[in-house]
Amino acid sequence: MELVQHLDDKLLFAVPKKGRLAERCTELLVGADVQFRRSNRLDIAISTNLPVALVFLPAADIPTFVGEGKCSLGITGHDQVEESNVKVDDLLDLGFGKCKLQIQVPADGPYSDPKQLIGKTIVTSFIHLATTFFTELEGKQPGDKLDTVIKYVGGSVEAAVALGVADAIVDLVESGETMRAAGLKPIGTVLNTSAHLIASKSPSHPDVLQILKSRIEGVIASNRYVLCQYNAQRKDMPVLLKITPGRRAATVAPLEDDTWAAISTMVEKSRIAEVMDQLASNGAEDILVTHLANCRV
Ligand SMILES: Nc1ncnc2c1ncn2[C@@H]1O[C@H](COP(=O)(O)OP(=O)(O)OP(=O)(O)O)[C@@H](O)[C@H]1O
Ligand SMILES: O=P(O)(O)OC[C@H]1O[C@H](OP(=O)(O)OP(=O)(O)O)[C@H](O)[C@@H]1O
Repeated sequence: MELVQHLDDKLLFAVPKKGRLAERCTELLVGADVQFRRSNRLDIAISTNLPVALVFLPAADIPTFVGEGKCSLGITGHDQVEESNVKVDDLLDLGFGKCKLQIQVPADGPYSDPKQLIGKTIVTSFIHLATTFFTELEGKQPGDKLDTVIKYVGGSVEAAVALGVADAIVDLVESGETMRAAGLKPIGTVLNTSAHLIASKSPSHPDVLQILKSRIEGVIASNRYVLCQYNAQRKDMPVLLKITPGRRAATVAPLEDDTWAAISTMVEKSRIAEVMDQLASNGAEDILVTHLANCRV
């Protein structure tokens, strides 16, 4: 097939084809200037500016494709990587798709501790992680027969308790809305997860992989930091530079009035309001904050 022949000289990069991570992945690829056009119904898109082919796959299958070396790079949930139990290089935590894999029981039921579920029936899409969790809880060795029954369902896991199929479920929780709507509450956390960039242990194009990794790292860092600039009297600088030390060091430039200086520094976006308050109350003036489109740090 012509398409497959064209893939030999390209790095295959697996990204979620739908679901919670798909849109953020597309934004990340755009930010990293991986240009591509995805034809309707086709799950492979050839990049028009890099030797890369994007392969759109279910998030749950991506660790297997990367682990077996069929794709050199992939983006999926850390939960999927752990569930697949494959050997891949974990390159970057991408900081989105954050949620928890939790043990959930009826909110008005008798259970308040995961230990009370030993010997009961658990329904989940995460068979491996749930089995590992209950193996430890039962004080058994990997591979031992468990007293707890762990059953697989592929989706709508929350319904299992209401349908009388399960005493508890192990499923993902972000806002908790789905859990509460199903009349459930959490009594334990199996795993904290977010989207990760993963790589095959034997990637086909290591040079292209490095380019993509550092571009994606740049996009992630530019989402995490802002550039904060302000003017200050030199006498106030010792205190102000403690508030904004920068990632390596702040840039300090002289002004015409040599009792003043212009300071420029990177600050974590999540802290910027608090940092601005502190700067203003310690003598900084003309404080400007600029969002970063991209960076290499
Ligand atoms: N509520 C959530 N909040 C944040 N991240 C989530 C949430 N649910 C799932 N994820 C992350 O997204 C990954 C893919 O889950 P998702 O349910 O979107 O996949 P899917 O089953 O392929 O899609 P769909 O649900 O459309 O069939 C999960 O493994 C997890 O890492
Ligand atoms: O805590 P919340 O913010 O409510 O999110 C949790 C829900 O999100 C995921 O499902 P999703 O909606 O992606 O659909 P799914 O049932 O197909 O997995 C997950 O499986 C939960 O059901």
